[in-house]
Amino acid sequence: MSSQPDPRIIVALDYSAAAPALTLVRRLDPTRCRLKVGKELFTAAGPRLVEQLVSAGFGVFLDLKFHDIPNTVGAACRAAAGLGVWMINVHALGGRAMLTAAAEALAGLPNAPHLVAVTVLTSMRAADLLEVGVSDTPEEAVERLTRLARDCGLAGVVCSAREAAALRARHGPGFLLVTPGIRPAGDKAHDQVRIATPAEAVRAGASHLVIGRPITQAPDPLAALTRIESEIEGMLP
Ligand SMILES: O=C(O)c1cc(=O)[nH]c(=O)n1[C@@H]1O[C@H](COP(=O)(O)O)[C@@H](O)[C@H]1O
Repeated sequence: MSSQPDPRIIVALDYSAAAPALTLVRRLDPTRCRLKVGKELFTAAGPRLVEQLVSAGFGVFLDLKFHDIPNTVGAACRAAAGLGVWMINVHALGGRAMLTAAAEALAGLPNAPHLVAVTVLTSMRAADLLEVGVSDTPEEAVERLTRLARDCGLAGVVCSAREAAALRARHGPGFLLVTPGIRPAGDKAHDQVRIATPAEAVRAGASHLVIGRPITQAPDPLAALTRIESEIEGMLP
């Protein structure tokens, strides 16, 4: 296991069809990055594309953010595991019974994917939480949901890099902290709110960096990936 490369960068393939996603993937190397397939590409291209990426040797994060009744989420997690992916996610706000059902659905499966819980979306600020009835700050909500997810046996959480340092200190080295909302200095934030640079995220203890538009919408995606790699080179254990 330890001799396997563990790329920390996860490229979010947020494309509307398989063809443009595969055009980028053909230029990527599984030892360099993992790939994330989310709701848009999965809905457009389906499970066969996911299997194709897995067969090409990539670690695939299937980001479908399940959030439903426990029985439905458990079954969906099992179906996702059947695609051979490296990581899947559910919403921590689904609560204890749902998180436990997700973890139990994967327990004992050979090569089960890592199961992580989305805490507070990186596109949300305190005012957005308040509007949906959460009076905690994003930091407090992330911490509380992380404790719940960990208690239910999940391998880690999706959070912003801004919460990562506190979570790393509290939850120790093996816990997965997957951080989207990554923006190299000077890049557009788009719809992301709680953002950080690649170096800030690694310094804060993120285990994996999810990066989409700064790579996929760059004039030269490979050059953008290389710049990000150089920014964090030497910072990783
Ligand atoms: O679960 C995720 O991956 C996720 C959680 C979150 O809180 N924020 C977030 O941006 N994401 C995903 O991470 C990716 C970020 O993309 P960019 O903003 O283009 O870098 C998107 O595919 C989002 O769906």
